[in-house]
Amino acid sequence: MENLISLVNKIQRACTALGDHGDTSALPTLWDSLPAIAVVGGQSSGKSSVLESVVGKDFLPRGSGIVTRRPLVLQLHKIEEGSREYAEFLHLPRKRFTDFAAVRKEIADETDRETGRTKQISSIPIHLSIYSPNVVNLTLIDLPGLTKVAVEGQPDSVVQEIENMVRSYIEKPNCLILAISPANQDLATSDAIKISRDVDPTGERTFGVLTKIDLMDKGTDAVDILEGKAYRLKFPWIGVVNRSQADINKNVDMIAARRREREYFSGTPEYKHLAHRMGSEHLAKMLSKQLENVIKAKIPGIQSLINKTVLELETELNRLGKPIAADAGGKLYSIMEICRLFDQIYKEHLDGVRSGGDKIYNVFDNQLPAALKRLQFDRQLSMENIKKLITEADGYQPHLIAPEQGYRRLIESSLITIRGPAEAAVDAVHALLKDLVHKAISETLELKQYPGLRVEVTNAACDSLDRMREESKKSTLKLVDMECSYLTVDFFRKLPQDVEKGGNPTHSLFDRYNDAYLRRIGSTVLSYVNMVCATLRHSIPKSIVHCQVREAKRCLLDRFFTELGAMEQKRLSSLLNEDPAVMERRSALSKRLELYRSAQTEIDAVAWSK
Ligand SMILES: Nc1nc2c(ncn2[C@@H]2O[C@H](COP(=O)(O)OP(=O)(O)OP(=O)(O)O)[C@@H](O)[C@H]2O)c(=O)[nH]1
Repeated sequence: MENLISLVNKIQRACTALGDHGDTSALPTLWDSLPAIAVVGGQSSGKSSVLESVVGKDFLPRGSGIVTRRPLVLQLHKIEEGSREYAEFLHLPRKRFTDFAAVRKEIADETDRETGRTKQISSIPIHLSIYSPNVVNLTLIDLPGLTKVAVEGQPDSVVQEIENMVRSYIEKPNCLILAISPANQDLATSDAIKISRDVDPTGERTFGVLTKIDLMDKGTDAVDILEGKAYRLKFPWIGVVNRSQADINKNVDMIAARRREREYFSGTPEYKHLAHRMGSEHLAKMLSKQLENVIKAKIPGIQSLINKTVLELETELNRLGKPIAADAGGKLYSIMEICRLFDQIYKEHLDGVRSGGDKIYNVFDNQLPAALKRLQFDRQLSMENIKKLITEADGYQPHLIAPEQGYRRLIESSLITIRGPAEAAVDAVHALLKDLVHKAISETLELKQYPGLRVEVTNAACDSLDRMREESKKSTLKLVDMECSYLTVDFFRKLPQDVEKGGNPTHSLFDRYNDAYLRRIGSTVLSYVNMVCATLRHSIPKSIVHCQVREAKRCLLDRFFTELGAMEQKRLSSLLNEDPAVMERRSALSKRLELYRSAQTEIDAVAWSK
């Protein structure tokens, strides 16, 4: 089970390396869910002394005022008896410290590096690992001492800032609280007990440590507290006797101090019966055991949190899209690939896989026939107009048998009006094709990532559609013009019979412009024009589909691809310019995902070997 603590240690180190120390970075945090032990207490309550006793080493900075200004995550690793003890900082990965005075100096220097020498505080932890045969596997977080007044050079707000920082650590349900109170002060005023009660009212995760028992006034003792008769906590209080200031000045070593502590409890009549559960060695063992228990209990929760977060991170990363290749070839490939995706979506709209293509059929089936119907041929073929056109066409020589030229003019002048609906159909389909471009652009998720490319692809597709519209207009109007150029002979060959039925074409010249004659001409022209309309109703859509819809499907971005091939690397890069915020978020998310994935593997391995 020892590997449980090292597992959490490992993940904690990875968290800090990747900037996850549970602050508000808008990214999911693993740090907060990892069980740890935080040391809290008022200034000079003996926190540093307790930590050093637990470690069995002298390594923490000393001085007046607020010495601990950044959290110190202290990971203790037990190594084989006889091995040389050493320390390592996470921020100095390849440096082994065997001189603990140098460790003390590095803690002070690293604190200053982050906070400046202004005595400010920072919540970014320093990670220190100590490898020693004299420790138990344990992770402790040393926090700045709670204080009531700021020292010189510090703003008054520092008092509150320290409290907030301490609180932010100990309020997490996975944090065990090591509450340090000096025995020579009234426990009712203990800062450690006060703040622990706030965040852990039932005392489920609070461990009370009583320091300075040796400094209590003569005639007083801490037996009631240590026996759990006064200030009772869920876990029994542990008394410790650390080195006094005089011991520190005399450089009394920690191992000797531990021995003296043992002797103190076993040799003092009041505490003799409690000696087996007093002292810093007992404290270290008890904490290690408690930490293991908590980790064991929390592992399933951590596992499910990790699995859930991995999924969330993956989803968001997918949404943000892939990062861009650095070289020109890679960039070109990425652009082509994105364009291909867009093109595919666009085709799906036209082919009915996605919605919108059906509106084109609506133009052919409803809009065009309705527009053709609305053409006012009867106005074109009013008696007056017929008479006028026929007379004009006859010129100085009135027609002898049938008004051939007159017919032609009447038919032409009617057919020419079909150009309007034909052109309108071309424009209507063009507008729909353009709408579908915008739709497909917004549905191509990959384009969201690159606003520059999005604009270029939209413009290129719309330019192509504009060109296709011009071609389509030419061809479609040509169809109408063709109908004007050559009239269907068969239709007119039938006419004499019709005429025979209705009257004699060899009217006297005098009768040629009478109403019945003109009406008959009008109705012949109308039925011819209607016949042509029916033909064009079918051929106009064919021309439009051929010139616009089919072409849009076939080569919407062809010209853009040719231009891409000739583009310089700089311009290609600018097309792939991403929103910097997106780039930053992607890189932060990938790092966090990496952390979660490795934590997932590590935890799974330990959980399986349980
Ligand atoms: N005699 C005796 N002195 C102690 C004991 N514990 C701490 N001291 C002394 O009390 C003083 C303060 O102890 P520290 O361990 O520095 O206390 P701290 O809470 O870390 O203080 P800050 O970091 O300044 O908040 C030092 O001079 C210690 O030698 C103890 O159990 N007995």
